[in-house]
Amino acid sequence: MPPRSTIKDVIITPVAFHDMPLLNSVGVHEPWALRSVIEIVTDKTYGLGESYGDSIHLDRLQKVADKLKGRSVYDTNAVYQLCLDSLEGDTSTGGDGMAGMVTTAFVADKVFSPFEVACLDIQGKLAGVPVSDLLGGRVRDNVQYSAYLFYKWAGHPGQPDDEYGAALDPAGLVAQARKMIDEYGFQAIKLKGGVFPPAEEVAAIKALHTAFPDLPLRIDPNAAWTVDTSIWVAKELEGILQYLEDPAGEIEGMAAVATQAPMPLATNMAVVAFSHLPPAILQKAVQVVLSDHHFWGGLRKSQTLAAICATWGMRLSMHSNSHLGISLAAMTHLAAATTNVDYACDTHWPWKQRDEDVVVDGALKWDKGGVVVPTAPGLGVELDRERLARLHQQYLDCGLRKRDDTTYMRKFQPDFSDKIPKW
Ligand SMILES: O=C([O-])[C@@H](O)[C@@H](O)[C@H](O)[C@@H](O)C(=O)[O-]
Ligand SMILES: [Mg+2]
Repeated sequence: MPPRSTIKDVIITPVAFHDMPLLNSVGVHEPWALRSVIEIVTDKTYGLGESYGDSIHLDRLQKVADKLKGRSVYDTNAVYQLCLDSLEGDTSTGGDGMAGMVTTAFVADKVFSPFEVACLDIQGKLAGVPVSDLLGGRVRDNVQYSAYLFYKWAGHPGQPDDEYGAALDPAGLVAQARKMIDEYGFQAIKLKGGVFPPAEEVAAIKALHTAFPDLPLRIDPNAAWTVDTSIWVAKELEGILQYLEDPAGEIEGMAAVATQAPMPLATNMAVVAFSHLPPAILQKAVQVVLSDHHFWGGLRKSQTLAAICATWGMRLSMHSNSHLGISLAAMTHLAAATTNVDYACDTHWPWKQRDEDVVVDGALKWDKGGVVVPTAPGLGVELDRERLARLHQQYLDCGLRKRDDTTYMRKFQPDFSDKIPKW
């Protein structure tokens, strides 16, 4: 094994960055979002990965990191096996930074993902090629993302209004969309729903359709609706929605909605691991899988997912929750090298402050609603160590150790229920 590809060290740094009070079916985002930055170090260079920052997940990452020294960055199969062995019997739930909305993804896949991304970053650097080349070569130069709208408060209670202000009705959401589209040029719109009664959210989508008649629209209530409500919404929004995301819960709920919905159903909740694919396919439950390399086991396994989707006539889009630039780079390389990414991918990117990233500015360029695929070796992003130190200090100071939208919401609305379905 060439020594330059041997792992000498693995550094996991938890970070916190400011987040806005974004509403969803289980509560509201806290003032801080947590992530972890994973650095794999070899003699010659280093590689980056990014993942969730909840303490359960950090412990799992560390467990594997301790055993990675001496392995080759080319032997990601061995790294995966290490994840399986180290986490055998780990049945604890959570740690995915998704406020309990995705609990059934496979633990080893979530832990392996940032290590695989960091290994690919190094492989690309050593070979002098971008990660998209390692994944088969880019089939597009610009990866499109959607404007990801949220109902939100004007600011966190007790703090000044943030740059986006309030969005609690159709007019507020149209203004939010306009601001985001003006800034990034997005050519598709997604609304996080499950916050207000369905008729209000239907009215919001119709208002967005009137304001942006040429842009494809989606709504995602994170399974806050019953099957009957989902079917009612689907019929109300016929001809308007590009796809309807996770209206009802579980494969069975989605399958029941799919029999009557006039548009494709998409999911990042009912199908979040390979074992969910056979029953979902058998029941014709979903037509679009929202892949996410953070819980589908990295970039290569996400491409396997893409191949399965293509085989079984399902389409592919991409899920996101709060993230930084390392993840945006990884998502962009993956989507660039995956032929059947059929829709603009999701990203939470606009919801973070511009000066709060751990990567050096300038490597990721937004253009016409997409990110220009980096062509520098590896992921094409470098660590900004001063910012990494600042965001780590924020992690130490903020006191949060897991994402908990519901408990934060109950500080302001003590009777808030996170029970789904709600309507
Ligand atoms: O950040 C949020 O509130 C989202 O609801 C996120 O947690 C979801 O994972 C995600 O965006 C989704 O599409 O379900
Ligand atoms: Mg979703």
